[in-house]
Amino acid sequence: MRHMWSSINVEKEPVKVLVTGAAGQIGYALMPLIARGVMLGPNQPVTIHMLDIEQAAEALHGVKMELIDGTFPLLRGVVATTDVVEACSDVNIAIMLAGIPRTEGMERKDVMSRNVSIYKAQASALEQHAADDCKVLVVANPANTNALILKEFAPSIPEKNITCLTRLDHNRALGQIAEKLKVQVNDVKNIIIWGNHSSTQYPDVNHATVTTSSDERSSGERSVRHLIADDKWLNTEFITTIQQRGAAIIKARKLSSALSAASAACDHMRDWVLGTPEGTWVSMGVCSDGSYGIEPGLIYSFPVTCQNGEWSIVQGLKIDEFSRVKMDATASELLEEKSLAYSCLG
Ligand SMILES: NC(=O)C1=CN([C@@H]2O[C@H](COP(=O)(O)OP(=O)(O)OC[C@H]3O[C@@H](n4cnc5c(N)ncnc54)[C@H](O)[C@@H]3O)[C@@H](O)[C@H]2O)C=CC1
Ligand SMILES: O=C([O-])CC(=O)C(=O)O
Repeated sequence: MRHMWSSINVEKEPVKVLVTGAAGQIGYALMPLIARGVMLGPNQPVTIHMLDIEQAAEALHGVKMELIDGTFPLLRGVVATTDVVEACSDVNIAIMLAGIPRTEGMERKDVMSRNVSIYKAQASALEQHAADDCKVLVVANPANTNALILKEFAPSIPEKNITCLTRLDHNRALGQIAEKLKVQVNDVKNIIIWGNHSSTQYPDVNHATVTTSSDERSSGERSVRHLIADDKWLNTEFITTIQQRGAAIIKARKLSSALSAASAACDHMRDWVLGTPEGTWVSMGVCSDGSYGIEPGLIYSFPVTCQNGEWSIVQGLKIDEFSRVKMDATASELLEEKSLAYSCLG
């Protein structure tokens, strides 16, 4: 199998991108971003494979018509199908949105029984029909556990190629810090989301910095905790705001977040494929190798850097007692979700 990422042709071969659940609301926000090169870069042609279920086939066809009408120069083809084999064939990237979203008053794991079986079924289709180096991003909730099930039922897909989305939580945390400090969001970096994409996740600012404008005496990066100078806010309200942001959006919109989720999915894939900027890390749900004492094999959100199409967990960060307790609590929830998932699968 050819390796798409090392291509140096001026006219690159199109990358095949699968989007499952493509007729849904995240799909509708995501597709134009992919077609415009926001996900894979402004010089990378793409072919989009859209998968949905029979009941959504007509809506899916409507999205295909809109993509054609969008006259996107990088878009070299659109497949709209309800056939999982056709959808998965030779894809280099798989963005998994398929599933039902939660509604007001539910936790994300409450959609487990409906969604986890999709990930078991689609694991084998991906394993058998996707390109060998296919990179998979699971977005549908419960995202970490769906990714875990996909990994366990597709044992020939390398573990390092299966990830889940916690970049939305990461971006939310950057946004809250930027608002609090009244700085550009671009100037804030190295926040960490540890653990589950759920209300037990731990948004950690202990290593986060803000790039301050230089003056005669100071320039460079300053600690977020130091600049905010309000540990009480950082250790309580900030954390719960990020943990509950998805629920707050459902309450306000009566629908779960879509434009920010689509944007975060692009950020996740772009950084994975094209690399993270020097000195910057991002949060990704990846298979634990035991780093920071997290049970190996769990899909857990860690700080990562990416280079040459591979992510690596940032090592050696100092973890204080407050963080340790929160990191372990979200790991425990993931272990519970894993056994719940297996009981749902029978
Ligand atoms: N990880 C994250 O940060 C976020 C995750 N989500 C989750 O993403 C998922 C998608 O959200 P929305 O687009 O708002 O939902 P939606 O309901 O608008 O779209 C989901 C689509 O999946 C399709 N679908 C269902 N079963 C399928 C199957 N077996 N094969 C193919 N397609 C199938 C449905 O027909 C529908 O078109 C939800 O589970 C939601 O909770 C949402 C926001 C953020
Ligand atoms: O909260 C939800 O159910 C949707 C989601 O995952 C998010 O917005 O983070």
